[in-house]
Amino acid sequence: MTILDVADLRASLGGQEVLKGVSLRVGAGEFVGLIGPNGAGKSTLLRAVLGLTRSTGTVTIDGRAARELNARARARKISYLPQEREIAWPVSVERLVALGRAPHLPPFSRRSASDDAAVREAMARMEVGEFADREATKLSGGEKARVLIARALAQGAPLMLADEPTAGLDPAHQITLMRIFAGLAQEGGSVVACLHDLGLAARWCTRLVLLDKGRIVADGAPDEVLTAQTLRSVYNIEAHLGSIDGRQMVYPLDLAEGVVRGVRE
Ligand SMILES: Nc1ncnc2c1ncn2[C@@H]1O[C@H](COP(=O)(O)OP(=O)(O)OP(=O)(O)O)[C@@H](O)[C@H]1O
Repeated sequence: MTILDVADLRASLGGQEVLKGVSLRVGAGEFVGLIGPNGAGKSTLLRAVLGLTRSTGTVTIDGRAARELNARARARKISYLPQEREIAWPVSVERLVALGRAPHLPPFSRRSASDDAAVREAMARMEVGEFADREATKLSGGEKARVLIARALAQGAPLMLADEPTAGLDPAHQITLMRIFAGLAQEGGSVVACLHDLGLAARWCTRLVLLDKGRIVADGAPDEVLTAQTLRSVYNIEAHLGSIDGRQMVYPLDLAEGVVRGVRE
C-alpha cells in the first residue's frame, strides 16, 4: 500500500530551482533514509510534501491529493519533525508532547484516555518522562530534541517525516530513535527521515533515497545506494564499506581527493 506518492515535484527558492522534478513512492512498512549533501533539497522536499513550500507536481497522501487536505486532516496523516528545534512557549514537557494529539481532538474537547495513553507511551519511548513537569524551554538541546520527537510520535500518524531527527542526540538516543522508527515501519507505518549519518542510515533504513542538486540520483537498498562510486561522486568522500549482521556498514574516512593510508577497498 502506497502512503506517499510524489510525482514530478518542483520547487524554487530565492530564484533557484531547488527541486527539479522529484518522483517518489513510499509504501507502508518502509523506513526511508533521505540522504544527500548540504543544500541537496532534502528539507525542501519534506516541506513541499507538507504544503509548507510552494511547489508544482502532485503529492498524494494515503490515496488523497494533498491539496485537498486541510491542516488538521494532513496532521492526522503525517507527523512532522522539523529541523529547527526551537521551543517557543514556556509550557511543561507533558503539555508540549500532548499537543501532538491536537489534530485528533474535536474542537474544544478534552483529551480522551487513549490520547493520554498515546502521550504517556511517546514520552516513555523517548525517555522524557522524568522531566514531564519541567519547562520545555529550559531543557538541554538534546533533551528538547527528544521532547519534540515524543510530540511527533504522540501524533500517531501513519507517515512520519523527520528532518535530521538524530541531530543533537547522544549515541544511545540516536540508536533508540532509529530503533523506534524501524519499529514504526515494522508495525506497518512509514518513515522518511533526512539523515547525514550514513552509518545509521545504512544500518537501520530499509531503503535509501539519495538526493543531489534537487534530483534523486540513487534509490534502493542501502548497499545499492552507498557504493564507493556514489560516495565519491555525490559526497566527495572515501569511505570504508563493509557489512555487519548482513547490513551495510559505512565509515567515512577522508575527502575523495585526500590520501587514505592503510585502507584498501
Ligand atoms: N528560504 C530560502 N530562500 C532561498 N533559498 C533557500 C531557502 N531555503 C533553502 N534554500 C536553498 O535551497 C537549497 C536546498 O535547501 P534544503 O534546506 O532543502 O537542503 P537540504 O538538503 O535539507 O540541506 P541540509 O543538509 O544542509 O539541511 C539550498 O541551496 C538552500 O540554500
